[in-house]
Amino acid sequence: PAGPGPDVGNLTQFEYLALNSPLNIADAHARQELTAGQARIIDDLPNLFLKAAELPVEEVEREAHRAYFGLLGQHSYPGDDGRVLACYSSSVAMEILARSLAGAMSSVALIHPTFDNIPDILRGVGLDLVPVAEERLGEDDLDDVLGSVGCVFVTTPNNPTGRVLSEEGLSRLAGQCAERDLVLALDTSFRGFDPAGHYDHYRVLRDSGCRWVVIEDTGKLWPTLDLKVGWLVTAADLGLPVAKIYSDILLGVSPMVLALVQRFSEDAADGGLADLHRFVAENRAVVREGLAGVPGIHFPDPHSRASVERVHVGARSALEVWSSLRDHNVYVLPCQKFHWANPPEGNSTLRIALARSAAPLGEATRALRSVLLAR
Ligand SMILES: N=C(N)NC[C@@H](O)CC(=O)C(=O)O
Repeated sequence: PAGPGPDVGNLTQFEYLALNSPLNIADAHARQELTAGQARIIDDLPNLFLKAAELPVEEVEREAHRAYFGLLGQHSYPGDDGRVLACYSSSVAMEILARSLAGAMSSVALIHPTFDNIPDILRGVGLDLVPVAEERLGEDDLDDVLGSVGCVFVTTPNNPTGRVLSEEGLSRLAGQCAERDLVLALDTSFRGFDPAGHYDHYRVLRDSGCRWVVIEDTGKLWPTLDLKVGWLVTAADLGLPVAKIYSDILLGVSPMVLALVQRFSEDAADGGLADLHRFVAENRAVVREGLAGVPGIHFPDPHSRASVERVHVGARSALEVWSSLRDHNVYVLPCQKFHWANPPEGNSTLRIALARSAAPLGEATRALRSVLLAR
């Protein structure tokens, strides 16, 4: 095909096209094989189901978020007073947050670039968006931006760049939001992959005095066939109808899924997370070494620890590379639509998923190398 048809309107639609290929390195969902420890949990699912069925839901829920937030260093999260709402996915949490914001403000400052379902969900409830380059957040005074919005929304670690908002950066940004009574919202879906994101964000947010919301996502870490939880966590004084809108959308998620998240979190705390970090680092090396020496390409995010890797393809068109790869039944993600305020910025980059088993990732990387050398 000359290129993707008009029906590819967003990144997720590119990911739909990849879903049935064994060489799908497009979406950031975890599709690698289970580790031995994880396989033992899956073997134990019948008991997990029975335990989840007999315990009070609030107990299953508390055990799950204690294990997950504890694993990732978030010891000051508000686990004891009902401010941790479990959703079917982080995007459901995002939609609930967006509806809550739309009733209280008309515009949001949003990190740029980032995954396009975030601006799409925010625009979908009628909010106007002001892009803020990721490197400015936590660094600049942002006076040119903060005066015209009611909320600042940050994906950290960011997608697709892997950039992490540091503890000092978060503290500075939260202080700026507190001064102006702005809501600070964080999407921390990639947090699990980067120890730089394991400082206690909730202590920093609490101490800043700002109004805050955090969306946590268990979905990208482990190959659980998208059995996952998106947690929507809010400040005590947020002043938005998040709980009410949550109740419009759902009563709660399956205790079975919560019990699974608890067990995978415990396995991760018992060495599994360190193994996962090594696994992703090895896969990142496979991609970088596999493309070494190809003229004109480079890797824009040398410090990223996220389970994705951006490749800049030089003067080539990422969309044309995507189309050539599709002829090999290999699917990557062209980056234009991450640049939601200026898509041409992403014309020459594509994103590769690293949460894949070695064989398909190696085969897809070799196909990418041959396509790049032919252009
Ligand atoms: N609700 C949506 N659109 N889900 C897709 C999202 O999970 C994929 C993603 O975040 C990534 O590939 O980086």
